[in-house]
Amino acid sequence: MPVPTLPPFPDDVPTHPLLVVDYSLLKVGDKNEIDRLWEAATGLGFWYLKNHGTDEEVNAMFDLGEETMELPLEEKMKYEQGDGGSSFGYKAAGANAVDASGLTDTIEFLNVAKDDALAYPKVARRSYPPNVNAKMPSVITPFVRKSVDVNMTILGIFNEKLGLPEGTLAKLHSLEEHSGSEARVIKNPPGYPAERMAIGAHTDFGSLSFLHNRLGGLQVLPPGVDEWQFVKPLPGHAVCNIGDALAVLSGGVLHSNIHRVMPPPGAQSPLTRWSLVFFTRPGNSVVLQPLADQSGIIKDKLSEHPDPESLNTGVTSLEWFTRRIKNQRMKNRTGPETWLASRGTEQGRA
Ligand SMILES: O=C(O)CCC(=O)C(=O)O
Ligand SMILES: [Fe+2]
Repeated sequence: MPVPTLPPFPDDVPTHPLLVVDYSLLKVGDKNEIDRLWEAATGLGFWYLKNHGTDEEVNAMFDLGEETMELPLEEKMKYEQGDGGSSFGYKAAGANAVDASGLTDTIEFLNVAKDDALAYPKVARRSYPPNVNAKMPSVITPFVRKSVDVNMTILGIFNEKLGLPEGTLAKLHSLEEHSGSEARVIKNPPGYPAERMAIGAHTDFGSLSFLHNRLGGLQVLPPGVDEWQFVKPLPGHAVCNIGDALAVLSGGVLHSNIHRVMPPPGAQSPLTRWSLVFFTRPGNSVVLQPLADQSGIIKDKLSEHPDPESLNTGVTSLEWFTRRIKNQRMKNRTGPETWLASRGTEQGRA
């Protein structure tokens, strides 16, 4: 489907520039490009990725997202993620809190487990609406495979830069083990005030996020900065970022930065905002703690950490996600303490 021309992203709002990393150069081992990726990943933890080769798969996923969100709410609710802390399935608008006061989110989304996408036609984790199942082999699985390739390539580079034994991060993100890895398509309808959060401030739960959006709305709060800044969408560029799991495993060498989603700014505000993410997360059994005994770089970083014990989470990847997801749910909310119980590595900044 041809992409219609969108109203421009405004030039009078605070924005944060990201480094642009060329995936085609990473693939051939270009040293400068690898260094640029490393600079971004150990700095803000966000970067643009160009030449990732997934445009077709991304467009097909957006079409499937539209088709799915047009289903009656009653039908979508049959596939709801539930209140137990599982991520897979549908989430209705307003089901999550966006802050400690219990203000609700404005987005609906569908999460498809990478385990289901790769096992299809077998059901690995749960079932999805019939139109989603029908497009699993032609749309979802190809998107998941390409996204996995991109993220595993990046993890391989981090493995080397962190001085870890070969294949360490690949093993912790093995496709063989069930994990929280998933594809998410998100719809944020227009009509809310510009200051109403669509998604509350958070760090991503997993290791790497591969994000595609067309309209503005994503904002970051960089370290040492007090003002939220937009990440301007660039055509053909994905936005990649580090999540908590990788920040913890790397002893803080890699940075998981807080971000949130607001309504699209300026002339883009009357439009529905769609975004699409593939989240790579460690295998369910992986214990989230720094890999200090396998890397001098991680060990050295930990020795500078003001509170290294805080990175020994004492929980598995599955337990980390379950806690974070469950405590965002409005149905589980008892008060501000529930929001606090949903927090990751934000360190009180959100
Ligand atoms: O929609 C976006 O641009 C970002 C979404 C996001 O941060 C998330 O789903 O974790
Ligand atoms: Fe996020």
